[in-house]
Amino acid sequence: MLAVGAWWRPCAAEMAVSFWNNLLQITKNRVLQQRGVSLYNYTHGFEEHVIKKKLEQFAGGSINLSKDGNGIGVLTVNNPRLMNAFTGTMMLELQEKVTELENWKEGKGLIIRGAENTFCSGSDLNVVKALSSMQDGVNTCMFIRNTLTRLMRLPLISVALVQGKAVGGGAELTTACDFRLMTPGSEIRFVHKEIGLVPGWGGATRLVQLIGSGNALKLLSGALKVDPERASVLFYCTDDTLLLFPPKTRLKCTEIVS
Ligand SMILES: CC[C@@H](C(=O)O)C(=O)SCCNC(=O)CCNC(=O)[C@H](O)C(C)(C)COP(=O)(O)OP(=O)(O)OC[C@H]1O[C@@H](n2cnc3c(N)ncnc32)[C@H](O)[C@@H]1OP(=O)(O)O
Repeated sequence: MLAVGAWWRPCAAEMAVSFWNNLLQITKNRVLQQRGVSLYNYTHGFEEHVIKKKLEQFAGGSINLSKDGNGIGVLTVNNPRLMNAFTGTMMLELQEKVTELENWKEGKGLIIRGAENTFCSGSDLNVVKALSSMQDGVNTCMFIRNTLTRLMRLPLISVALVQGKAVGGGAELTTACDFRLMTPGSEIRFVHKEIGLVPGWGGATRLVQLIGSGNALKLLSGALKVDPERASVLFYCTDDTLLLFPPKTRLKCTEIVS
């Protein structure tokens, strides 16, 4: 019996290894296929071509992407006059840059930052006011959520480098990254309730996944300021220049993405 058992065992082990390898490959293919697929499409009432035409009318700022030979990309939200608020054309440019990153075969890591030492103050409120119809609001949020979902699915390790303020949609943008790195004095704040809005960029869902529903509800319902100290307690972020892993492992930002 033992002999048979022994003979049978290696065969079973080989079959198990082959099964898991196949499953892994299928999953990997599915993830790769998923990468470019968006959350929302016409079946959800999403009119991408309509909202893109409207967003084009709100120009200003830019989304800059630099890629180095080590596979590290730096994406800069650049509209410092308005605390790096997203104009309509910046939302379109973000989608273009995510498509570029999806096709960057040498990419390993991505650092997302704001120009002039502040992160991002969300949507340009002038755009929010102008696109105030329900359909325009829904279309704009679906557009951004599609882009941020694709950003999250990039096969890159992403770090939100938070200097200064990340508020509103800017706070939501940090939740679409694998890690958040905050410099001393910086803050992340979901200010939406103060202007009668709900997080439109998908940040509430991601926040619950990051820090749990209780903590997420506190931050959202209280529009609480998250500084590096509070963030590291919430396991949502790290302090100044280091990413804190479970005890004993400490790496610098560039090390983590390279
Ligand atoms: C669904 C929409 C939602 C989302 O996308 O989920 C949003 O994001 S809506 C936008 C939410 N964001 C805000 O409400 C932030 C508004 N801004 C601020 O609270 C403050 O500017 C700040 C980010 C805390 C910085 O304050 P401070 O350092 O004092 O700078 P100022 O307030 O003087 O700002 C300088 C300049 O920039 C303009 N500004 C800043 N943020 C925006 C913005 N989001 N939209 C448009 N303009 C913005 C601000 O008005 C100042 O302009 P001037 O007065 O002309 O100098």
